[in-house]
Amino acid sequence: MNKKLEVLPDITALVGRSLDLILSKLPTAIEQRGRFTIALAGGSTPKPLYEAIAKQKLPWDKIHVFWGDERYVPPDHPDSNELMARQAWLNQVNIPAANIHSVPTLDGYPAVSAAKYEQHLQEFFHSSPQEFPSLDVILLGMGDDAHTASLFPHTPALKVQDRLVTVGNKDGNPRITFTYPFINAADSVIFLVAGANKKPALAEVFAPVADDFTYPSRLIKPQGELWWLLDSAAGSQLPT
Ligand SMILES: O=C1O[C@H](COP(=O)(O)O)[C@@H](O)[C@H](O)[C@H]1O
Repeated sequence: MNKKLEVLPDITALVGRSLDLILSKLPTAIEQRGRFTIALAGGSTPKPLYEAIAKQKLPWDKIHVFWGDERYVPPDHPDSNELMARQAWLNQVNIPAANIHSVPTLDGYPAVSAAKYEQHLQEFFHSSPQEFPSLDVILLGMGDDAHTASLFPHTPALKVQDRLVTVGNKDGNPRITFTYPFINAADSVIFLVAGANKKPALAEVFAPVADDFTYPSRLIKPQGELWWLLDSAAGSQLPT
């Protein structure tokens, strides 16, 4: 793992840096594999990044978009991570519908939806059931409880190591989430974290010793690059 921490002055600088990083990874992925695969985060922090990506001139037909986690609500629900990304980015550009890989949320059974998304990912990557394919980039946020994707502290999803996708649990509400071993198979994982309320959790996530099941973001140790991009409100106390 190649871990890098950058503390940017503010959210505008954080968005600019994350945009540059993502754009820098596109040409090689497209040259080598004919496509660029990215999984999106939900929450509030990445929205201005998605708006910035929408303003770029990119080979949209070669870009495939997934979600690292999704709330178990219909895609037009105000809480939907997909709705936010569509409004901020995907509806503004000429990306083929087939390149938008939505998380199923209408099956009535979260475990069924998680299994369907897993199967979709395996078919897309031509991977076998025990294999963890690599996305080019996985974007992650972090909550003030140190959760990432929908891997919440002390929940069963944190123990799942033999699947790509599982069911997360946010205060009793199901969510669909990538598992941490699947996230760790990515070529690049980019955390975007902003706001002073994230400081205590970040201190534990960066501590030499702490409990991974209390601070789930500690489980993210990708085989490729790990980028922590923080604004100064979140990261000013961390050594860079
Ligand atoms: O619940 C969620 O929150 C985290 C962090 O969100 P933020 O609003 O603090 O940026 C996010 O990464 C995750 O995808 C989302 O479902």
